[in-house]
Amino acid sequence: NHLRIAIKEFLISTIQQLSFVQRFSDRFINFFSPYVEISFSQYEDYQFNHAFAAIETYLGAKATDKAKHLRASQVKESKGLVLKRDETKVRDEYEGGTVWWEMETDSTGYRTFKLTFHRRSRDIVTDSYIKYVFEEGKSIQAKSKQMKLFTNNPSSHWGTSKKSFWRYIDFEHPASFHTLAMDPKKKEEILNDLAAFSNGKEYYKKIGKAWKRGYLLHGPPGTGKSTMIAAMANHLNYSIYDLELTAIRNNSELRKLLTATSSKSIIVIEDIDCSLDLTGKRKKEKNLMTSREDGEQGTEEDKSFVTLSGLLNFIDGIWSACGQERIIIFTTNHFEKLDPALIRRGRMDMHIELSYCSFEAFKILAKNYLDFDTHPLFKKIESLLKETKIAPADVAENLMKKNTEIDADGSLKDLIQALEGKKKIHGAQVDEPKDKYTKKFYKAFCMSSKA
Ligand SMILES: Nc1ncnc2c1ncn2[C@@H]1O[C@H](COP(=O)(O)OP(=O)(O)OP(=O)(O)O)[C@@H](O)[C@H]1O
Ligand SMILES: [Mg+2]
Repeated sequence: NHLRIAIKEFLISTIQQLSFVQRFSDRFINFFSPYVEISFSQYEDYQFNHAFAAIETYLGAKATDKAKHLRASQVKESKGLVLKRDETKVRDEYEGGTVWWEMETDSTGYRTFKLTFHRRSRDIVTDSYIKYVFEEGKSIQAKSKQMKLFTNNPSSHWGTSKKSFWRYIDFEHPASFHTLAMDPKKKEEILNDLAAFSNGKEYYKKIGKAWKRGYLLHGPPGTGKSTMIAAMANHLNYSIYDLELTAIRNNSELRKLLTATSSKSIIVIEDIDCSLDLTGKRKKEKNLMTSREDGEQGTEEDKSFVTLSGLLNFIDGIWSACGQERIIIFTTNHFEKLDPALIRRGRMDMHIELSYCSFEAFKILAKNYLDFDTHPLFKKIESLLKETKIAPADVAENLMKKNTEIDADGSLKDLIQALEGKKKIHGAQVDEPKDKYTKKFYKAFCMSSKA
């Protein structure tokens, strides 16, 4: 027995020594290895790492003519085929030095780029090569114009199986200012405002203000608020962050989400009146829903929610620290119910009212849907529109073709009938606001059919 124990101990100590030698030699080799390695992972503290995306674009686009393995894809159906190099190891040269990029995928599917280079190139790589790669990647991204639509994950999911703050799909929406039905003068004003903002880098620097702009879109359902946001994103080529306030629990989570947005983006909070009540606290029933989403009982602390002042403080202050070029848009169906603090000028730079369909707006819709500049029935429609409140969405529905053939006369007659019906029943009828969850469902449906 003693012998057996002695042998066992001897074996264990030998194994320990061997592994020590192994570890030591690894360190020894690493210490003397002339190569340096830097990793860039896809997610960093649950935030999408924009550096990763820039590197991916840069490497994907680099010298496809020399690569032997190519991957073909068509990101947008409207665009041509894109060829990318499909190699996990890429060699690159910069100012006489050579570097190697390698992509690794871990068991959960998350990827990391490893950059290896010789010690003597260290200064060149860290001082200028990496910056060069980021900038190249970003400029290629800007040219390829792939916009994204981000939605926040519920905060209770953050960190579980590497879920990040935001998930995204490619944003492809046909809306444009050209097809948006509204008063042409107002449209012009908005376009000028956007142009002044997006070219205003020097100006904002000069006056010492954060480079951001806030718009409050208000009006009844179906008047084009969401459509206008899509049109703005298309016009400026910005990505959209659709912030769902009911999925977050407090101001610090809000801050995390907002600081994780990238520049050149539009941050949207839809139906601000549904997310925050007049005192700035979240509506009770909504709060119960969120705190129980993860099966837990909401604690008292959870009930501190997102407050109006948290939201406004962020817009006012912290913003300046986290970067550049952001637009924030609030939408509401009930302008009159909003807290005056929220809508004070300076907080929201511009209030845009989208209202019921005017004749001017109708003409734009008629042009879009029927390709008509004028028609004998326009006179009658003009007078009916003056007496009836109808949302552009309802007008559009009547003008949409019902068969494969466009039947312009039939569509216009349908519209007249709808207008007369509204007039007869309610005089000037006002649509009931749609329920928020129906809206969200509709949105999710549109997104999934597009994705
Ligand atoms: N001003 C408009 N110009 C062109 N199309 C419009 C306009 N307003 C509404 N539409 C059409 O109606 C549909 C619904 O409009 P949209 O979702 O933009 O309304 P909304 O103002 O955001 O409504 P809600 O308050 O319910 O969110 C759009 O898909 C679009 O086709
Ligand atoms: Mg909307």
